[in-house]
Amino acid sequence: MAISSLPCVQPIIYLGKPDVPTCHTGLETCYFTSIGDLLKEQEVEETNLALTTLYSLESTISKRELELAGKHGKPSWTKRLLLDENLLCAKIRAEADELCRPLEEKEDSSCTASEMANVIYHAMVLLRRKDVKIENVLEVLRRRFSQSGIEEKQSRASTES
Ligand SMILES: N=c1c2ncn([C@@H]3O[C@H](COP(=O)(O)OP(=O)(O)OP(=O)(O)O)[C@@H](O)[C@H]3O)c2ncn1[C@@H]1O[C@H](COP(=O)(O)O)[C@@H](O)[C@H]1O
Repeated sequence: MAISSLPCVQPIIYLGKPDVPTCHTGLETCYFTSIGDLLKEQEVEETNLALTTLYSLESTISKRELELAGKHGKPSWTKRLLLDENLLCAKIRAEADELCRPLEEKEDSSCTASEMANVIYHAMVLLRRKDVKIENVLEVLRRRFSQSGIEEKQSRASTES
């Protein structure tokens, strides 16, 4: 059974165990942390890592755009994409297709993470070209948390007719 699906008894991990009862709570010690708290901390760390990754990539892409103004810079794929919107759109479509292919052709998923990384990176270059921040995208996703896609589509259909 996964730890998160255990009933409400919270396991305790002792950070240090005293020789005698010491605590005002009546417990042996209150110097502990619950597994629940540890799992929450891990989730927060993973969220922070995901956001840092996206913001860091966004910052690199912006830096490459600034470098375009300079005459001699290092060769850069990002700069090529920023300068050529046909190439950029073609790459986004091609990468999305490559992401779908293993599913359609029942291949293994060993490349799926890397294909998704290609889609995200190329789409983020498009965001830069359109002057849209990744935070705007995340905000849209957060707003959608409270509504099912089916409900949203139905509400659009009724306002469109
Ligand atoms: N995340 C990426 C990233 N993902 C993919 N790519 C490049 O995108 C290009 C196209 O990827 P493909 O896998 O489709 O390569 P391909 O050879 O065209 O593949 P096929 O057409 O043969 O399938 C390749 O040159 C990849 O290296 C990326 N290029 C850059 N970044 C990030 O952008 C930063 C700056 O990169 P530069 O602008 O190149 O300095 C890097 O440090 C990375 O953080």
